[in-house]
Amino acid sequence: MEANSGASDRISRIAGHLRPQREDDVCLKRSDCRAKGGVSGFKVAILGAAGGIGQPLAMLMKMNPLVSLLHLYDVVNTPGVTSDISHMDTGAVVRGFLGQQQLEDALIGMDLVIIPAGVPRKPGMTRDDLFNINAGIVKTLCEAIAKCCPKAIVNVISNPVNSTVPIAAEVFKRAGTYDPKRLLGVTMLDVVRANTFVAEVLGVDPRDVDVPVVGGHAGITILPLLSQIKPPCSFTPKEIEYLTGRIQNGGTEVVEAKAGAGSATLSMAYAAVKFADACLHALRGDAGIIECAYVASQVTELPFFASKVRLGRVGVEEILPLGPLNDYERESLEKAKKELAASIEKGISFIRK
Ligand SMILES: NC(=O)C1=CN([C@@H]2O[C@H](COP(=O)(O)OP(=O)(O)OC[C@H]3O[C@@H](n4cnc5c(N)ncnc54)[C@H](O)[C@@H]3O)[C@@H](O)[C@H]2O)C=CC1
Ligand SMILES: O=C([O-])CC(=O)C(=O)O
Repeated sequence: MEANSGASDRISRIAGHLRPQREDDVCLKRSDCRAKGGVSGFKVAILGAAGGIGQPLAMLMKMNPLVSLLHLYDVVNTPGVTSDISHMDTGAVVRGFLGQQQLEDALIGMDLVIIPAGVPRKPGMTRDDLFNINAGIVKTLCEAIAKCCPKAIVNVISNPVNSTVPIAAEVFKRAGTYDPKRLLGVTMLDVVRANTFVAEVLGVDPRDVDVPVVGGHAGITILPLLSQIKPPCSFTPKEIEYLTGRIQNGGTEVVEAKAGAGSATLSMAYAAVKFADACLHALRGDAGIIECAYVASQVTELPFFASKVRLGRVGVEEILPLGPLNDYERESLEKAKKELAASIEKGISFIRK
């Protein structure tokens, strides 16, 4: 009898916590709930979690055994996404945060912050056409990161990545919290596409292919180093032209196929999780984790550049040299650097103006 009334008390207490008083109360009430989950691990926030990338990214991060607490932040729809994802019987506890007034709560204590917030392209647009809207969004989010979790690793997905990463760096510099090791632009989708398209041409499993992609994340700044592919293999000039073009235009291929309904979301969520998982394994202390990312760099004369980096407990531990390039790659690199320099400058002057 006593045991039964105890059980019914517990149930009514949990039901009370879960029942929203008002629509925007749901997330805060849940944080008071007695059940915290039993898994130790990393605390991860996704900013822009209700979007096309954010939702599948949130689902995949909820499945990641290294994550103990998953914070989902957006300016719309987080209660629904949070409720839905929180029913998955995986270890991570999920909490939702809605609107600017809950941004700081979403960020306090986070180890890793992933940013897919912002508008996507429509056919006919370049990534740079997103600058006017997304620059301000990334600025606001990074100001809150500097205040609430200055030691977090930050993965920037919002486009144009070539400019949004320099924007984030400038915001952190202003706040006095900048650590270049902890700020990484996500270019993993370029690597994922390169592996897939190369594997198609070679007739092999894409999981057995590793193509380094360097430079940046827009058009000709995306530079696949096909001469350094693993396992080593050579291509005809025609194959190189086809593969380079397809990798550089992979994003546009999806934008056009979606015909106004946005850009890559599912493959991007996959790529973002692959990259975030590498960051978490490195944070845990696993050795030998090397991925391509767009970071503060001295590999070229540009202040930011994507190349292979070794990840560790503090983020980027080493930036690997570009390695030997062939004539075609050297020429492409010079063209990429010109465009990249302008995009970096545009990001920096957005904050310094
Ligand atoms: N780095 C990469 O390889 C890739 C980057 N992207 C970029 O990712 C971004 C997001 O793309 P999608 O998810 O498809 O767009 P989406 O429009 O479906 O989702 C964006 C989400 O951001 C939210 N948002 C807007 N302002 C916000 C703010 N101030 N704070 C928090 N959240 C905010 C929106 O409410 C929305 O839920 C775009 O800029 C896109 O170009 C997309 C694919 C690949
Ligand atoms: O193309 C876009 O606008 C989205 C993106 O960055 C990609 O798919 O690589």
